[in-house]
Amino acid sequence: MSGHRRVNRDAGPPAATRPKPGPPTQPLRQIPAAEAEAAASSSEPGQLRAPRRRRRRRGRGGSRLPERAIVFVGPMAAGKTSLGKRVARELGIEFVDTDAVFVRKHGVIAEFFERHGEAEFRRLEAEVIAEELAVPGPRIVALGGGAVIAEQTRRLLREHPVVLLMTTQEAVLRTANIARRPLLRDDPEAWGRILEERRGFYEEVADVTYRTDRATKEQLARRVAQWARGYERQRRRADGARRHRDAAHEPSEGE
Ligand SMILES: Nc1ncnc2c1ncn2[C@@H]1O[C@H](COP(=O)(O)OP(=O)(O)OP(=O)(O)O)[C@@H](O)[C@H]1O
Ligand SMILES: O=C(O)C1=C[C@@H](O)[C@@H](O)[C@H](O)C1
Ligand SMILES: [Mg+2]
Repeated sequence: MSGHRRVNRDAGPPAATRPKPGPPTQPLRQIPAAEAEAAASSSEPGQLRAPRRRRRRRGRGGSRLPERAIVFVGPMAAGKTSLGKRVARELGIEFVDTDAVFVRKHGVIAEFFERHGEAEFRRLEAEVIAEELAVPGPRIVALGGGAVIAEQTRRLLREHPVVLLMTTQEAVLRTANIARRPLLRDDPEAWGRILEERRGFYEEVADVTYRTDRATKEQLARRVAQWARGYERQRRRADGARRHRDAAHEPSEGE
């Protein structure tokens, strides 16, 4: 939901209006350094008051989670599933992987590709995603790497906070299980080409981008969880500012 494109954590959560406008206005930036992490979790005796103050602010609803899915998108093997699970655990909410839902409903993806082809896979994948995004309440939903190809899915994502995970081909070839990924099995180097074909779609739907090759899963999980906690507050602020701007520009009587 929101009218923001890719945003860096350091810059704070994005402004929010809907629908999300076209291309991104900010370059992909690196996730912030680990020191902030350490500072945020510091629990030295003299600092006991700060967490208490923070809890009270949360109690007033300052960090309510969105009442809809927070969606992870990104290229193959960027870490959507593994990081999505961790963030869900961190936030104490449900995690759903639409690839896994697809497998439960239609069988193993690699075999499905061979038997029915990619077009049929995309059709059913979009169907599975639409069903999952329609479920209300805060959840983390990780999509398959190519899900953003479907226009229907991109349209639905306008109504959701969307986290884009990015990485490099080198990192993927080092860490990912290529055999499980039909589009990479015979040609692992295809990763970069496929990313370039889809880059515009990822950027169109994303509210924030994290690099998964530059930080540990633990650091990233905390960062993304923190972003998710602040999302609603930022969105309300951005909406308020937009309404204020719009009112200021309304012609007064007689104009
Ligand atoms: N910082 C990191 N964050 C997330 N995953 C990482 C990180 N570093 C390495 N990995 C590894 O990257 C691999 C790919 O992760 P995962 O399967 O979650 O990707 P995916 O984006 O869900 O892929 P797909 O598009 O195929 O569903 C895993 O082996 C994971 O452990
Ligand atoms: O990037 C892709 O096109 C894919 C990624 C995986 O998550 C699966 O959805 C499937 O292997 C296709
Ligand atoms: Mg996955």
